[in-house]
Amino acid sequence: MTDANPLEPYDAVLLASFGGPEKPDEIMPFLRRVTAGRGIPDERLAEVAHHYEELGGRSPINDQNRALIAALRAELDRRDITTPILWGNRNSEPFLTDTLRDAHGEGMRRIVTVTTSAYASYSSCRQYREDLAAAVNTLEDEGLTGFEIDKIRQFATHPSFARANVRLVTDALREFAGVPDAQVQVVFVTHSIPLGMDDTSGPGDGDGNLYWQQHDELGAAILSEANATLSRDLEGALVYCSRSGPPSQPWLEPDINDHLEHLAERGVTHVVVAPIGFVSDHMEVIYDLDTEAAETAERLGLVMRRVPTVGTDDEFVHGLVDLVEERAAEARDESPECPAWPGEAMPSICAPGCCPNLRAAKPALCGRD
Ligand SMILES: CC1=C(CCC(=O)O)c2cc3nc(cc4[nH]c(cc5[nH]c(cc1n2)c(C)c5CCC(=O)O)c(CCC(=O)O)c4C)C(CCC(=O)O)=C3C
Ligand SMILES: [Fe+2]
Repeated sequence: MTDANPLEPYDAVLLASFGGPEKPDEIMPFLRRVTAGRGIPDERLAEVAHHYEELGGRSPINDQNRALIAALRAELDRRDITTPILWGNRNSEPFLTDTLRDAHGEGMRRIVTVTTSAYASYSSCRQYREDLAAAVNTLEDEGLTGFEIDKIRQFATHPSFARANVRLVTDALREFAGVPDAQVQVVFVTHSIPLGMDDTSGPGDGDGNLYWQQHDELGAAILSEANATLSRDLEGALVYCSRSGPPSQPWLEPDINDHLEHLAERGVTHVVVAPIGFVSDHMEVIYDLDTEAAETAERLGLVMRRVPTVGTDDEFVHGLVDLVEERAAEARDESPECPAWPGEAMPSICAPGCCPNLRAAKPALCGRD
């Protein structure tokens, strides 16, 4: 007899993502959903709406997720795994609730979730868990009960994500082979978050700042591997993009544009910008980096190369499927190896109070609270 379901006990894999508008008239409803109750000033909303308008009202993120699903499907097929892949977003169609309603109709109950978000923090982890809980609650109210939803561990410290980023950054640096070390800088970029959110990121019993720490460790690991491969002695720094929120609220700094100014003053002429905080070239990347930061670099006379995000890179996709298999083994009470580099493996079941919601306590799945 062949093993009918190597992902036992799961009936389906769910790709859960942020979502984005696909037409101009979806922009404002999307932005209102994202910022509901988050205290984002109207001027900032108008500005972000304008970024989407400039790019035709269509965010690339949904198409990127369609491509990721196709790549995950191909890798599952290669491993003779026939388990279906579902897709649901937090902030745009297809919404998580609708996807799970359909799944229930198909008889699916046990689901393993892959989010398109790698790191610890409320925005990148617990908020997904809360939205899954809200979807399941809505469906319970409709009489659709019996879901058991799990999630793979956050993959910022999974070797495949790290290795894929090492390779992409190393390849970009080859283009600056003839430029003296002191004139080249690697700029690792991620989404800024409020300092309070970073301070409380990670397991409740830890020191916090795990969002910052995971990025900092990955950037350092990438730099040392790239330097070793290329026999160079290049420097780099972790900086931020996409700051939002009221000016009175402190967020992680420096902003990439300020950092580029500082580098130009120091005599740097070539920068490699590596958006390690993101998994696809969505709006934060194509607007905040390829449009805004690229303009800043040009004004300063800096030559800038933007490194691709992992996207549908084979090594990254294989790693996600490894993580799904790892989670299934855990669910079967086996003790799979949980490889981690750099740093430690995150638990696939979050600790109570991990990456707390600082505004309101809400139910969240995939954790012990
Ligand atoms: C950590 C993090 C990630 C990475 C993890 C993950 O991927 O989840 C991320 C991803 C994304 N963020 C996105 C879009 C937006 N984020 C906003 C606002 C905010 N993001 C925050 C954090 C993060 N965001 C925070 C703390 C806020 C302030 C409001 C709040 O406290 O929640 C706003 C409101 C307007 C603004 O102020 O910018 C928009 C439109 C898109 C879609 C892009 C596309 O359409 O291609 C993606 C992938
Ligand atoms: Fe965001």
